[in-house]
Amino acid sequence: MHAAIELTQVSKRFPGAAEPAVREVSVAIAPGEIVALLGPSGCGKTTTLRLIAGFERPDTGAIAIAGRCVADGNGTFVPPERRGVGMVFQDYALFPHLSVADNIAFGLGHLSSAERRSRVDDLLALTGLEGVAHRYPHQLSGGQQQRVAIARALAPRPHVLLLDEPFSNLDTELRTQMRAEVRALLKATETTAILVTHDQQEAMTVADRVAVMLQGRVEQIDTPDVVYHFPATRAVARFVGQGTFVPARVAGDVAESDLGRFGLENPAGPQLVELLIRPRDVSLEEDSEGIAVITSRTFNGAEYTYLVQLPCGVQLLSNQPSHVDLAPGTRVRVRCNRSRLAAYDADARIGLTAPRG
Ligand SMILES: Nc1ncnc2c1ncn2[C@@H]1O[C@H](COP(=O)(O)OP(=O)(O)OP(=O)(O)O)[C@@H](O)[C@H]1O
Repeated sequence: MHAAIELTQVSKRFPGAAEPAVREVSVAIAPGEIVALLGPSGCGKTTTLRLIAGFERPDTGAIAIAGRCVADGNGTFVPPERRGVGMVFQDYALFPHLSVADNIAFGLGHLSSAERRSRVDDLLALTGLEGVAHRYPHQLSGGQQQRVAIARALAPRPHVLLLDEPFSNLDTELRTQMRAEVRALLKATETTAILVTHDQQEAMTVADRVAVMLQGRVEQIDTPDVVYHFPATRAVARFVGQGTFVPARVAGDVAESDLGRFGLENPAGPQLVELLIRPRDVSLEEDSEGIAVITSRTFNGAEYTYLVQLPCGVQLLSNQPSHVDLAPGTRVRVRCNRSRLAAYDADARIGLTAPRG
């Protein structure tokens, strides 16, 4: 089966810019899959989305949608309206003078009026908007406006749906609810979708796979849990989530650190590696013989965030449930979830084998 969307070595540099906005991006997205493009401001997420939509042309590389080449560096270019792509923008871009039903019907001019009415009814039902079909956008809540934008984009049955920061105009509570709702809707309609966001939690809760973009490149594309626990590079590890890098000295095929001894898959590697550990994967236990000392404690409402001084000089970040109440100055034993440790040489992740005592 064809990928629903396939980018092959796509690059784009804007005229006059010193650096390309998008560099050699290759990604294949399966039919029905939701992928988030996650990265800091300016990393090239929106440009990638605009290249897929047909608002920008790639300098080199190729883009295929549903198996058809829509753009390449040799002059092939299918305009946006003929790509079978639906867009949902940050501000929803609803037509203020059209009712909800007419907004949804907007892209259905090619259908008979009976077919159009039936399709609009289906989408009103799917998005739970039946009760507000005759209202105008200014008479809707933020969540309802977003549903109209999605219903309108889905109405012509696009091959793919592109969503650019679609939750950023909603308040925190509604945003959490709409993320779950939009994911359920995309899954129920088996829609292939790409979501652009700079918000890690959003990427991880909505998408099947997360593509982390940094400086125009896709540094890693994988499931949310792999991206979180096993970032492919240090740069991804720094961008995604909180965590601590703990140095480990390599002796033969073993790396020794304040978190314990670990076997190395490739013992011919560097002399010094670093272990990445996430705050939830550390547990602390009061122990007068422990090697670490609590330096600070902050209560965030659900749990404590501790900073713990290790002998190697590193301050380890640790999140603990609120019943683990340790005062600064307490000597502790540190245990980590060894199956969730990632190790890095100068930049890339290296393999660990079984723990060594
Ligand atoms: N039309 C344009 N002309 C020139 N440079 C542009 C244009 N659009 C984007 N850029 C530049 O390309 C780079 C990538 O921008 P892009 O908008 O794709 O990033 P982004 O990751 O979506 O960021 P944000 O989250 O801030 O929207 C930036 O350096 C930006 O300034």
